[in-house]
Amino acid sequence: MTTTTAAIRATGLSKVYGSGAARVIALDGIEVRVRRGAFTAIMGPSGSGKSTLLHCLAGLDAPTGGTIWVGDTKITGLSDDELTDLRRDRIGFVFQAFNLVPTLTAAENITLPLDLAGRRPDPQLLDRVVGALGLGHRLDHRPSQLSGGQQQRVACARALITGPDVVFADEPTGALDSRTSRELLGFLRDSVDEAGQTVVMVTHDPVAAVYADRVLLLADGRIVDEVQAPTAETVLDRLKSLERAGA
Ligand SMILES: Nc1ncnc2c1ncn2[C@@H]1O[C@H](COP(=O)(O)OP(=O)(O)OP(=O)(O)O)[C@@H](O)[C@H]1O
Repeated sequence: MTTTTAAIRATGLSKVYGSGAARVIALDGIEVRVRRGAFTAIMGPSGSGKSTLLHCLAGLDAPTGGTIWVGDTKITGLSDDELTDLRRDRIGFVFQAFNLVPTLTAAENITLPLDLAGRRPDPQLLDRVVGALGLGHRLDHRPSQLSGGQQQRVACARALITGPDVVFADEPTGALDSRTSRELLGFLRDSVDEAGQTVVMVTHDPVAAVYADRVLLLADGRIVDEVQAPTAETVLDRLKSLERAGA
């Protein structure tokens, strides 16, 4: 794969739920390119299609129309088994709910994706991720013995441990207090700056979006605006004008 290939590319992307009176056009002709080694945030009013877009780009949900590439791989049209392999081998996920396995220790949760794939952890990557997240002294704890922030750090470590092409995060700080949120976002930012990780994050929070290089703004299933090198003020202004336009 060449470095000029986008990490993610989608064209003519649409997603329609339901039919008849219940028909909802969640995505309506999305064109998007996500640069490798960049941190991209997706924002927009409630119901604008943020989660649907994230789930389609990550191969978790099938679009109704359009084409998506992850690197050089066209993922639209892959079989369910091929998509499962792609998600396991090349994608990392962080959700608002931490989705840890309660019976496993933090260490076992972190290496779970590798265990499932029959792969061994890269010791250097494991050390770097665990060290950077400050989890070293918590590795033997089960999720119930960890704070919310610690649980989300374990989820984040689990997403990064496979060295994925892209980490997708859906409201990763939604359940965290502001200090813990800043730590987690700072860690995602460092993974971009220091390890060239590609991160795509849905968030409602303009302060979280500031950690991104670029913010895509969605309204009614379309990308209607974008902000480069965002500040909380510019993002808040654009969001407010979108909400006024939709009101
Ligand atoms: N499984 C589904 N069945 C029917 N409609 C759905 C489904 N999932 C999402 N929708 C609809 O698609 C549209 C986009 O939803 P989506 O969850 O992507 O928006 P969002 O921008 O992430 O919203 P929020 O910020 O409130 O989480 C909404 O109108 C929603 O009601």
